[in-house]
Amino acid sequence: MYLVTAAEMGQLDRLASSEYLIPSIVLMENAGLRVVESIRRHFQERVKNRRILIFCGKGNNGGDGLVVARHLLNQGAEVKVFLLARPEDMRGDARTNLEIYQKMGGRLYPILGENHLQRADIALLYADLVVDAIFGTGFKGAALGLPASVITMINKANRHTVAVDVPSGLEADTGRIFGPCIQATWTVTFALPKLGLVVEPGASFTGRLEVADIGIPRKLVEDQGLKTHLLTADWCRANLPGRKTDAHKGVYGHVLAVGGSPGLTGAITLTATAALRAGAGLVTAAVPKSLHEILETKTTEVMTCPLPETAAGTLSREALNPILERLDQCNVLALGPGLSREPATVELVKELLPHLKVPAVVDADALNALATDPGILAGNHGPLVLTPHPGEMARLIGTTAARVQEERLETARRYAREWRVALLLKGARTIVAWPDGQTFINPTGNPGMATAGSGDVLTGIIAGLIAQGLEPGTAAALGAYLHGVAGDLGRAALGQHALMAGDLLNFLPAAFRNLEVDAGDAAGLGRG
Ligand SMILES: NC(=O)C1=CN([C@@H]2O[C@H](COP(=O)(O)OP(=O)(O)OC[C@H]3O[C@@H](n4cnc5c(N)ncnc54)[C@H](O)[C@@H]3O)[C@@H](O)[C@H]2O)[C@@H](O)CC1
Ligand SMILES: [K+]
Repeated sequence: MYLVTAAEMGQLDRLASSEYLIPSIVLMENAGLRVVESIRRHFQERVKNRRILIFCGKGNNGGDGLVVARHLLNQGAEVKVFLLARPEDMRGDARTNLEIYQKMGGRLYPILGENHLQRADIALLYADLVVDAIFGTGFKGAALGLPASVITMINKANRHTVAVDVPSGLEADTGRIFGPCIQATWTVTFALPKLGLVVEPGASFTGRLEVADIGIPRKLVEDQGLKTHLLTADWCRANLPGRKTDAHKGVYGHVLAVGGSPGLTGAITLTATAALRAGAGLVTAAVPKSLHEILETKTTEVMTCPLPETAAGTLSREALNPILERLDQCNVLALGPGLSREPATVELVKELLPHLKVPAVVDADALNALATDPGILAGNHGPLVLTPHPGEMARLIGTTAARVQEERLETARRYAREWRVALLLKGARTIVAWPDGQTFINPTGNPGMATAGSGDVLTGIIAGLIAQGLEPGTAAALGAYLHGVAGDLGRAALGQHALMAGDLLNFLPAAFRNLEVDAGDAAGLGRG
């Protein structure tokens, strides 16, 4: 599903009117009606006599609020509109909708000074629902003064609150919040979700997100060349690698997982096992030779391979040729989990990356090795997925993790384009950017997954998906989604405190199961 900025949405609204001749007041009417329908669902269709307070700003978001007010009034709700503007300052469609509401005898209370707040504050005590139509996509910066007081007062009242299009106080483009912001129970956003609603911190203020069709022509949307997407179950289902009835393990690829060092054998074990769970036909874990025996006892289905090591027991430069030879029988490399930052091992990574003929997932200490000489990617290289967390991303581009977090989308997008890689930036709402500029935001996952080894599992899932023939960028996006679903199922069963990376492996089957079209059923088995 496409995600849009405020400017992109504004453009769609304008073109719907200018090119497709849909009057803007019709779009506003549709928007208001969709919110009314959502409110009716909230009250199990019984809105009569419900006390509903509608806070309207002076822009078009306020206009939507006035459409909501009119219809709810017609349906017998006890409606009060609090207007954060003088009626004569309203313009265009919002002004028209204000006048209609006034002609219908609707109750209207302008809030023009702090002395007008008390009436609203008392009404809030008895409200069944608050409708937030103060600011929409036209909002920038921080709410100050009277709007700030109103937003704070509404949040303090702690009533069920539906935000119209965007919670007021939130920047639709970035999800950033610089002042008070409505804490919505749910948000009804119009046409397409705005970026700021799905990335943090905005997502936490948005509550449950409903996307409402207001009649923007689908062709108009398709013609815009939008490049940012929200990952959905439908997209993931469509991209899940297929499995044939007559398949054998050779069909589903062979992952070589390279990593491990003393004290870090768990990382590579998690990666290798996750690759199998993700459906790879064969997985070989290649580790420093003194760890080989330990790995043999830790794993069952995973094959193992001992490699030359340094005095510190990490992979040495002599491992280069054995790795390349092994890769002749494999179709993807997972590189980095538990690798260590031993200088000779760093050199190994730097020599290996330009020599690869198969796709690779580059993670953890392999990313740190890359950060010592980012120019390695300047020449020709095979398809790569890089999976940094914000700290690793910062090292790759020579900045701080805080700066990366401030501009997550742009950072990921720029790096992917510049170095021609699929870049997966971890963190709440993982971002996957493709070299062609297409960018995906993952809505699954939870803070319980911030635990040792969680990233190693993700690397394995992505490698396992590439092994089955997916494009690296597609595998990264699908992998992020599945990893998050496994985490969400794990949290539901175990709670987010106790969740460990090993648990993710156990919930991956259910995560995949959610996406699978039942093969038996599709073949018509068991049907009369
Ligand atoms: N054709 C359209 O354009 C449609 C627009 N719709 C609604 O219109 C909204 C966008 O309307 P507008 O562009 O009029 O803008 P908004 O209604 O979002 O409000 C912006 C108003 O707040 C002011 N403002 C911005 N930042 C502020 C700040 N930090 N502190 C105080 N005031 C600030 C602006 O000057 C402007 O007056 C959408 O979110 C949606 O709800 C819908 O009715 C659908 C159709
Ligand atoms: K709003």
